[in-house]
Amino acid sequence: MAANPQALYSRQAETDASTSGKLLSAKNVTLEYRTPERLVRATHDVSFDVYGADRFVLLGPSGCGKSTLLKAVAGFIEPVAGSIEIGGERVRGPGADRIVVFQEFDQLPPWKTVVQNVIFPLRVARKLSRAEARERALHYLDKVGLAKFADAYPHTLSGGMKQRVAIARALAMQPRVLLMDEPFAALDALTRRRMQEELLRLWSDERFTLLFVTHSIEEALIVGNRILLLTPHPGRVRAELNSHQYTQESMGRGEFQQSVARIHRLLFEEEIAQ
Ligand SMILES: Nc1ncnc2c1ncn2[C@@H]1O[C@H](COP(=O)(O)OP(=O)(O)OP(=O)(O)O)[C@@H](O)[C@H]1O
Repeated sequence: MAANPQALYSRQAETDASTSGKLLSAKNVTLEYRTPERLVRATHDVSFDVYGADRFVLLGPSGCGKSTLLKAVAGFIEPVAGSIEIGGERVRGPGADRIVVFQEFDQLPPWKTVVQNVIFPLRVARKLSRAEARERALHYLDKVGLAKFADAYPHTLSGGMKQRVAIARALAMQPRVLLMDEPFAALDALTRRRMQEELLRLWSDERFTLLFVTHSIEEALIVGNRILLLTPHPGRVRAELNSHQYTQESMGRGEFQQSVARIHRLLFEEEIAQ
């Protein structure tokens, strides 16, 4: 049975001055894949609410359906039961109001320069004129520290730099929700930490709403202000908790380590004991 979130931490997010009204709502969402051989249930009866400017993390072991949930929010997969709503409107397919940053470094077309990569979706969405799109692209490239690399091609960039371009490209679209699927998982440990810091700095500047998938407990505690814990396959809600109090500096501290241990127990040990 899912632990009572209230019992873990007070539900600070609703009263946190940095968050606003409910933006995204998943209601009793069940997601399945139908392959020629079998039916795979990825998540079962999952519900959660994301508020404006939340950094909401989906955390759970490999195969618990985190990426599938993110894909459903992005509109690539339709729930077999339940519904997902953005601003009270049911999600019925992909839209420019939800942009995904993936883990893979090859998400940037290699034949376009960095700035062209950021401009391209803005032009496709017919959001801005050519000049406005360029101006906005350069603004967000500056935000991620890549202004000097605007005319470089992706193959000349490091993995971390490519992820920064992907983040700039997503933010330039000014989506209602930024979706990130293990965006730093393929980076080395030091770069990963730096990227987590940079993401939090960007969030302080821009206050976007983030839905972030990870299977790293530490990353969830640092990046998120709220965390939804999912059980192993198929993913059900195990607990929901607040983590707004943690930053990179918290990592070595006792309270942080206790939270890591508690989440680990919730994810694995208590599940086995049932
Ligand atoms: N295209 C697919 N066809 C069939 N089954 C799939 C497909 N994609 C995912 N699955 C299955 O759905 C379940 C959930 O997968 P999903 O990738 O969402 O998990 P996850 O929690 O994101 O895992 P990871 O952290 O390893 O990426 C798994 O059992 C997986 O094997």
